[in-house]
Amino acid sequence: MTRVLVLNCGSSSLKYRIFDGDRSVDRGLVERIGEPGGGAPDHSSALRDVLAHADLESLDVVGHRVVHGGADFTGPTVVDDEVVAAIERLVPLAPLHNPANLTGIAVARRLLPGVPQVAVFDTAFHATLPPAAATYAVDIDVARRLQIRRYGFHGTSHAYVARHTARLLGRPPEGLDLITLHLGNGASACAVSGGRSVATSMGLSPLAGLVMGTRSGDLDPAVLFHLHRVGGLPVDAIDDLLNHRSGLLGLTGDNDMRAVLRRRAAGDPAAGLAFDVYCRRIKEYVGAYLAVLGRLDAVTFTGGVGENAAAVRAAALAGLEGLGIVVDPERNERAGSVISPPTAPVAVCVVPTDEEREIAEQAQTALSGQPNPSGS
Ligand SMILES: Nc1ncnc2c1ncn2[C@@H]1O[C@H](COP(=O)(O)OP(=O)(O)O)[C@@H](O)[C@H]1O
Ligand SMILES: CC(=O)OP(=O)(O)O
Ligand SMILES: [Mg+2]
Repeated sequence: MTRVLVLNCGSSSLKYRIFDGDRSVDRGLVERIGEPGGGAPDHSSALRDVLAHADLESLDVVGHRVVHGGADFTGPTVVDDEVVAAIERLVPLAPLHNPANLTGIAVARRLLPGVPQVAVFDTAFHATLPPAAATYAVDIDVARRLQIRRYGFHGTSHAYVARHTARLLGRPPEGLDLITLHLGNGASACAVSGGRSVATSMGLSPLAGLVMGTRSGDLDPAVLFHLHRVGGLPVDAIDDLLNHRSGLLGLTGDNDMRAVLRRRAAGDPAAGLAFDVYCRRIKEYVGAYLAVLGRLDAVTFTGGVGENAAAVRAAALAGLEGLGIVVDPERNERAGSVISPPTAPVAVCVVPTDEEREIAEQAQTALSGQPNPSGS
């Protein structure tokens, strides 16, 4: 049986899981890394702490979530020095995420020298985006030189929930057109046709698209010039504002959807507006992706918000009955796996994501065919 350690080093958190075959046998989480009163001062020490408590005997492979794989990494990849160097070269494209992922790889390689390491990229699932979806309408030479294009993220999650939605519908993925909505701290939408990503809301970086916990999502790019020229903000301050102090946090002071929902229920106007902005953005993407797909079998919600916030699911899809998209209020509150009425043309689903399980599976896939140094 294969024993897999999965490390998901987020920008401010660290999650690990250990799988024995397809059984999840251990897990841990360190949150608010680097924040005052947080779980650890930095990713290295968080990782050393969790790994000191985990049972790391007889591991066959370590799977790492790597957020940005650029254009070159289109599938899970066994890590060697060259792969590490390539991930390092991609840091400018994902300054909040790739450095943490690299720390995870470096610490794991040091602590577990005999165990093969596999990088599983958030971007890989979106390698199938057609050029018309991946290309920004900017000077083509500048874009080529600076690798400016839409990459898309959360691919591991979109792939996982798309496959599980197909299972739920009892149909092969090949014939299905789906919209998957990953609503966590980061949030993104994806149009999946025949199991392949054909449109997604994040872009060059995980800042674009939906409203998130602390990220703005889509903006008129001229807002950045305005912040600089009129607001006097240097570029790093703008980066920090849009990535860390915008989204739900910027609109309400709370980045946690649970707090926003509580305050909205208590009549707080800022929370009410933030909720409306958040849900409307989702609806705009659902409409756009329905148009891109031309037909639709299911809309699937996942992530902490998507799996738990019935009010968000209801509001994001409200008024779309004419498009065949209906949320049954009772099923939505019960949060079963299908929350549309049985007769509705489009199934609306709730599928808990499991990025770590997907990473474990992909890490094993990448290893098969590779020499196995542990000999097991
Ligand atoms: N019961 C709930 N109701 C509404 N939102 C929730 C609930 N549980 C978690 N969330 C929200 O989910 C978000 C975190 O999502 P999650 O997928 O766990 O994050 P991450 O992207 O870090 O993996 C937070 O905004 C949190 O408020
Ligand atoms: C890519 C991304 O946004 O990841 P997360 O949601 O973990 O921040
Ligand atoms: Mg997430």
